[in-house]
Amino acid sequence: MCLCCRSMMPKALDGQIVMEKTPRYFVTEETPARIYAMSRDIKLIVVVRDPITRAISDYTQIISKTPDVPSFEMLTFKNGSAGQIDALWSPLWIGLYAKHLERWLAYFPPSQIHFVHGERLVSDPAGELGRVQDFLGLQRIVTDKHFYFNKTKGFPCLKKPEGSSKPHCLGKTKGRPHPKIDPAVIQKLREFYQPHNLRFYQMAGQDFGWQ
Ligand SMILES: Nc1ncnc2c1ncn2[C@@H]1O[C@H](COP(=O)(O)OS(=O)(=O)O)[C@@H](OP(=O)(O)O)[C@H]1O
Repeated sequence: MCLCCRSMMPKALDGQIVMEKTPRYFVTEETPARIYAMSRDIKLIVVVRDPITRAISDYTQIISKTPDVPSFEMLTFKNGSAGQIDALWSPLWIGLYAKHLERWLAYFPPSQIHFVHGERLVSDPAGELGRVQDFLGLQRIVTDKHFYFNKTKGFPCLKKPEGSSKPHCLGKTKGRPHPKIDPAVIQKLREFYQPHNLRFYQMAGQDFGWQ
């Protein structure tokens, strides 16, 4: 979706809200200015999860397309060994949420940005969606009764999506098993992200609990 082209958005009736979603928006340098030029009172929703799980999730996606890439452990470090963390490796760089949020806060007040807690979205989808509906000024229509926990998938699914009588889970590429990562590397990443996470909690006014 081209942000410069508001005309590409679907038309809305009174009382309807148009939404658009692209994961790269949050981390793309020029996006805040472009969105601001399109609408300065837009409401922004960002789903965030522990940056380490997020990076492993990203890596899972990479290996599903290019199985020959080096290991997560190799790519985490600049020279491929346990030295300096390669913060410019995209899966790690995207998780520097405070850095990205800083650019958004130069354009939008915190009241216009809502963070969805990625881990809670899985453990309590109705609670998280309740907060999203409040943020959007909507009645709380989506509640607990819309979800069930699908044991096979290991994730919540919709009991009855709109216009269908059958339950619906997200597709096969959402909620894939992650490769096992060396705990020592995870620990290095914990230390690496800790100050960034704390800064992010301060900026977002919310402790996400990724210790
Ligand atoms: N209900 C439900 N079902 C399946 N998956 C769920 C759900 N809620 C959250 N998640 C988590 O969403 C992760 C995939 O989202 P993406 O990051 O790929 O989304 S996006 O398309 O890039 O916006 C996906 O990451 P992976 O586990 O790495 O596949 C899930 O952990």
